Amino acid sequence: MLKCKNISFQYNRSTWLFRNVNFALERGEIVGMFGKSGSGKTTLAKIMANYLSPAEGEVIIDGEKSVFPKVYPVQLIWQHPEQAINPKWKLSETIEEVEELDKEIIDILGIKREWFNRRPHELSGGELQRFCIARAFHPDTRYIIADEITSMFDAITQAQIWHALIRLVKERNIGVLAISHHISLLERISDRIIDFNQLKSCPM
Ligand SMILES: Nc1ncnc2c1ncn2[C@@H]1O[C@H](COP(=O)(O)OP(=O)(O)OP(=O)(O)O)[C@@H](O)[C@H]1O
Repeated sequence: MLKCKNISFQYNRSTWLFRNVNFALERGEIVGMFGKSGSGKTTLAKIMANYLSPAEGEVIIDGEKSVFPKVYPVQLIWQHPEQAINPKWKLSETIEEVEELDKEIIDILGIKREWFNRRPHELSGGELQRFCIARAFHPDTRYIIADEITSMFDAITQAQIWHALIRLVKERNIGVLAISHHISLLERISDRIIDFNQLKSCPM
């Protein structure tokens, strides 16, 4: 279980963005999260994936608080794939970062072999996002946070990407936190849905 225990955060010392957030995500479940713009969902996602440290509280991953020496078990997939990938590298180099990326992931995500020889600006947003999703599936990944990952795509691409992702996470027993403003999308993909604003004022 991925557990946020009494997490509080502030970007400046005078104001709390949120206080005492308690939240738990089981392996194998998909939890949808929505909430007011600017309320701190992305910030919480960054704390859960170890990009930011909380001012108070802790993130406990399957009972462990320790530093993970290799790949962090919580992987964050960002809203804008072009910002998450080195623009100078060919996709083959980007994907080399992931050891043992198997053929199954490439095939399920519909990644074409010829895309590997291109640089990020030579792919569409949807094609690039497939690489970012593939990259999140390291063998050590236990949880994935998907922060508005398909918001800029047409309905068909959005459905294709989520269909592939759900199949992979269920097969690999990975827990997913899907953050989105599109409640209808969350209803289609999630096992349960939570309102971030209620989380902020509702200790577990
Ligand atoms: N590095 C930063 N320094 C200062 N303030 C920041 C920083 N990053 C984000 N913020 C502010 O913190 C607040 C929460 O931002 P965050 O991106 O976590 O919200 P969100 O709920 O994900 O919003 P949205 O739904 O619009 O994506 C916003 O008011 C934002 O301007």
